[in-house]
Amino acid sequence: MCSDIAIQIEGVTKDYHVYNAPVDRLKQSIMPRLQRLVGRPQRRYFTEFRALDNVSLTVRRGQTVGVIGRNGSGKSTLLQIVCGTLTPSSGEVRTHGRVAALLELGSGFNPEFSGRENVYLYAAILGLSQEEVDARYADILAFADIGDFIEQPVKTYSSGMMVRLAFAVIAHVDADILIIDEALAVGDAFFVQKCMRFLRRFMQSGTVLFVSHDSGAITNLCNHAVWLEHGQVMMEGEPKRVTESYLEAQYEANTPGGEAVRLESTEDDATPDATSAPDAADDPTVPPAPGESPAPTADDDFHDMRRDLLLNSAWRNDVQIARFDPETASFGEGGGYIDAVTLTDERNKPLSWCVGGEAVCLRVSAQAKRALTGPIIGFFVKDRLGQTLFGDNTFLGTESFTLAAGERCEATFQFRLPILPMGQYSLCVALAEGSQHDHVQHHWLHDALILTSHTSSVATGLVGVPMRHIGLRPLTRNTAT
Ligand SMILES: Nc1ncnc2c1ncn2[C@@H]1O[C@H](COP(=O)(O)OP(=O)(O)OP(=O)(O)O)[C@@H](O)[C@H]1O
Repeated sequence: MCSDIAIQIEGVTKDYHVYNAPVDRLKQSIMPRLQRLVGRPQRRYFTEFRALDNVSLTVRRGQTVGVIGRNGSGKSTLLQIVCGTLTPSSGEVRTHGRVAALLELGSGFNPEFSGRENVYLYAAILGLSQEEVDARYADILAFADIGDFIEQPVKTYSSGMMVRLAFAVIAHVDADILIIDEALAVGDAFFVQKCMRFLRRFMQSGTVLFVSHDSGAITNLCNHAVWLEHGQVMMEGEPKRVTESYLEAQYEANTPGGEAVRLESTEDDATPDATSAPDAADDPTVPPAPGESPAPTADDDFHDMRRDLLLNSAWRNDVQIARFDPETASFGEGGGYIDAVTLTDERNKPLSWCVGGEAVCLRVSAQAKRALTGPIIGFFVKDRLGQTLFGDNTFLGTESFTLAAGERCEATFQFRLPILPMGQYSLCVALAEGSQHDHVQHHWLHDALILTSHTSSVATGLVGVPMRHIGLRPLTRNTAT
């Protein structure tokens, strides 16, 4: 095989045997042999279902290939065949390099063994020696972060723990090829962000075969995409083109007779039950009641023309803000450190909930451990795939600012929060010294705040922006009646 190729799939077909009743499976294992013995024609007690039909695909080294397709289109079957956990009915798969897989939850683990035993077992199967695993065991444990459960049998794990351990292992076995089946969707926001950081680093040199229903993930992460439909490759190529064609086909399939999509609000949508959130102001798990809009601010003439409608509807972009955890993953030279991060309203009241499209203020305070010349404080907001959506820093306009050892400072960023599609977001903050392009990172906090968008009027795009005005007017009128 050409050394440029990591995975070569040639004419792979997979037929599953489908039995109408469990007893047919038993009959199939006994009867044909008996029939052969007595010289009768052999009967089949199953029907065949073709899950993959002559699939060929070449994955080059260093590529991240995303496989997209509807439920049942054959994606998992294809991945399992590439990993060798399923054999194809015909065709061939060749891989070049060490393959680590994150497929179905718990696959690859022995449920009776402890987490520790499974780590050693899995790594041994991939060819790592006991000494190699010993050397990286502490890192695996830290990555999985499941505490004492590591000594418990894996069958007692929650699905989240299982993914944590599985991901921790594949992240530390020096794999050349990673095969991942949407498992990233499981786990809390901190863990997902940790996985995304690892994946993005791995993708710089490694090969990834990745299955997802999420066209955003495919477009964002992959440099090649494959669309499977009824076990066949419908299209492959540039991710944007492939996912657009896939989505177009989905829309067409889901719009019977080209019926228009309903856009107008129903009465139920527009008046959610306000009584369900009695103590919203104090309860961090309950968003503010509808109509309890953020305090008006000086620039409130610039707001979305649909503001009142949105604020009083189920489309209001309710965003929950997790409290700052100073222990969150971080790195830096340590010349200073960030000790508080809060999102407040413009009257400096810390927010545990806010509304996308409204004015907020991010406050980041830091302390210098040594004299800092030109300290810069910055932030950015990432989506669940680790993609940066927006951010800013204090560099421009504060170049002459200095801090003596022991002094504290606070950076404030007043802005209108974009409207966030539903999902989780991570806000990173950093304290650096130097210029925007040439600086030392003193303290970088990966997930200083986690924002969870529970409801949103925006479903497409990375973020929505408040629309000051949206108009629709006739340019011509047909006067003939
Ligand atoms: N063990 C099996 N026996 C019979 N049919 C199977 C078996 N495993 C999968 N199939 C069928 O093969 C087809 C492809 O399944 P597969 O799990 O590969 O699809 P998929 O694209 O990964 O779906 P999803 O997105 O829902 O995970 C489906 O119709 C499924 O019902």
